[in-house]
Amino acid sequence: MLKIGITGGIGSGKTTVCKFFELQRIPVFYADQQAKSIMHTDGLLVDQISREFGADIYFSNGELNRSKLGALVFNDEEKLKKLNSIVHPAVFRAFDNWLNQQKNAPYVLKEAALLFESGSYKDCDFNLLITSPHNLKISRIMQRDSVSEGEVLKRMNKQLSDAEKAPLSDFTINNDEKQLLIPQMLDLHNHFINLSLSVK
Ligand SMILES: CC(C)(COP(=O)(O)OP(=O)(O)OC[C@H]1O[C@@H](n2cnc3c(N)ncnc32)[C@H](O)[C@@H]1O)[C@@H](O)C(=O)NCCC(=O)NCCS
Ligand SMILES: Nc1ncnc2c1ncn2[C@@H]1O[C@H](COP(=O)(O)OP(=O)(O)OP(=O)(O)O)[C@@H](O)[C@H]1O
Repeated sequence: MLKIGITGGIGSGKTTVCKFFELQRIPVFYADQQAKSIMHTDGLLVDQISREFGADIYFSNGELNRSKLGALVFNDEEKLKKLNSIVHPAVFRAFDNWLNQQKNAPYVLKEAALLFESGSYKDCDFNLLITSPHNLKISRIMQRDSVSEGEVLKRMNKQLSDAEKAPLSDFTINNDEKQLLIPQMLDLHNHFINLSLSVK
C-alpha cells in the first residue's frame, strides 16, 4: 500500500486539504487527532503523562487539561521533548494498526503536523507539503481556536520552517487562498493513483 505523508505548519490547511482527498475515498490517518484521542483513552499513555506532568493534568472526568499541558510544554523545551517522546511512539503504533485495516484503497494519507520533526516521513513513500503565507496561518488559527497571536507563534516556533521542510518534500500544495486548491489536489490525486498502479 502506497503511503503518502502530508504535512505543513500550524494553520497551513493540512486538514482542509485532506477532506478533499477523503471525498475521493482516500483513507486519511489524522495523527494529531489520534494523539488527542489516545492521550485520554490509552491507559499506558495516561499513566506516563500523569507521572511526568502530575495527576492533576487530567480532570476528574478523565479528560486531559489541554490548556494546562499546552502552557507547560510550549514554554519549556525539555517538557515538550518529554511529551513528544511519550506520545509519538504511541501514535506510530496506532498508525500501523490503522494501516492494517486499509485493504482496498489505492493509497493512504498520513496527516501529521510533525511529520518531519518526528521522523515519521521516513516511513512514507512520498511526502506532500502544504504551504501558506506566514500571516495567513496565524490569522486562521487565531480565528479557529480563539487564541492570541503569541499562542500561535509559540507552537509555530516549535515546528520546522517551510524552508526546512521543502527539501524533504516530494510535492507541494500552495494554500494561499489565491491559487485554487481543488485542481492542485486533483492533479496530485491522479498522480498518486498512477504511482500506486506502477508499484502494484
Ligand atoms: C500540548 C497539547 C495538549 C496542547 O493542546 P492544544 O489543544 O493547545 O493544541 P492542539 O493539539 O490542538 O494542536 C494545535 C496545533 O499545534 C501544533 N502542535 C501540537 N503539538 C505540537 C508539538 N508537540 N510540537 C509542535 N507543534 C505542535 C500542531 O500544528 C497542532 O495542529 C497538544 O498540542 C499535544 O498533546 N501535543 C503533543 C502531541 C503531539 O505532538 N501532537 C502532534 C503530532 S502527533
Ligand atoms: N483555502 C482556504 N480557504 C479558507 N479557509 C481555509 C483555507 N484553508 C484552511 N482554511 C481554514 O483555516 C483554518 C486552519 O486550517 P486547518 O485546520 O486545515 O489547518 P491545519 O494545517 O490542519 O492546522 P493545525 O496544524 O493546527 O492542525 C481552518 O479553520 C480552515 O477552515
